[in-house]
Amino acid sequence: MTIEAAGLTKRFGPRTAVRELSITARRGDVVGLLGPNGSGKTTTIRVLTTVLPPTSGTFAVAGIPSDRPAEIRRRIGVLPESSGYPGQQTGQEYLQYHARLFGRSRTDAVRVARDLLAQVGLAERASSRISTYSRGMRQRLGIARALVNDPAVVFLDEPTLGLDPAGQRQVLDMVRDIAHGRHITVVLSTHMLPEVEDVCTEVIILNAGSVLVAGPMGEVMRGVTVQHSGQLRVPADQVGPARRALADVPGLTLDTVTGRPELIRITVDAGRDAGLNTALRAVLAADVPVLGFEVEGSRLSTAFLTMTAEATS
Ligand SMILES: Nc1ncnc2c1ncn2[C@@H]1O[C@H](COP(=O)(O)OP(=O)(O)OP(=O)(O)O)[C@@H](O)[C@H]1O
Repeated sequence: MTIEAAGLTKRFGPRTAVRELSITARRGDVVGLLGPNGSGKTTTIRVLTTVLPPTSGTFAVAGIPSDRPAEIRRRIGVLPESSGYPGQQTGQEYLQYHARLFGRSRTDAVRVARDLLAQVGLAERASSRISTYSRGMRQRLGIARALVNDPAVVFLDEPTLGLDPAGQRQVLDMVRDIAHGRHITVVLSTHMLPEVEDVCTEVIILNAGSVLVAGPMGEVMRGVTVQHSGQLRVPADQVGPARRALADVPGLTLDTVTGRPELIRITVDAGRDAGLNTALRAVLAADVPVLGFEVEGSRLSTAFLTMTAEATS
């Protein structure tokens, strides 16, 4: 076990930011800490990285109990939510400096910095000033910095925030490589769900400080009622026939999309076996030409929205 936490609670005065959180993780796991703004993700990371003491509960990271925080810090890497970078330094200098802070020799620090820059895809920009790096490159540099001490557990607070889709993909692919290649645990917080669905092996969904659901990604997905929806585009004069065909399929709810008369929004009612494929087949069987069909959201984001909405209603 690289993380073991039981009943972690953190209060700020009258406000409970995290309530009775329990986590276990092993090497190679990518733990997704998911939740909307203010749900307690950053607070959880701050507690587990020994920056904030918990109000109650116990935890151990890298096998070290929480009453030895200095030792825990030596065995973890952290990418904080918003970290600043010295723009005038190069990527190589920056990582060398941090490797030296962790006690590496000068030669060792040069090698570690060079290897890490290659791992995060920045080898070609090693000698460029950080001020010339894009946001995505800075995030990757920050992840490299979190690895300089060869940690057992890495905590990444919102690593994909503010990145374009390509940048998000690069960071998430890297996260997977790091967890598997280095055989370490990665804890990743985010409120942007679809892209972590295939990266995380474990998931903890937080809402207003409480754990809504936690466990292996597959189990969490199986345990939630998933509602599918999609948008069908047909020629404007075929909307009527398409709707009539869909009306014959049980368990579907049909809606219009404001300002787009050629679109039909189809929602498969929760708990129904008939999926969007059945809906699409019914339209095709009625000889209605399908110009487009877009599935909305991902399974996890739909499940997440359903659960957080239920919890707050
Ligand atoms: N130092 C603090 N003092 C008082 N309240 C705090 C403090 N830090 C966090 N909180 C409160 O605790 C709750 C959880 O905050 P936290 O930053 O952990 O959420 P989050 O899920 O990381 O949100 P975001 O996605 O916006 O970063 C919020 O209500 C926040 O206002």
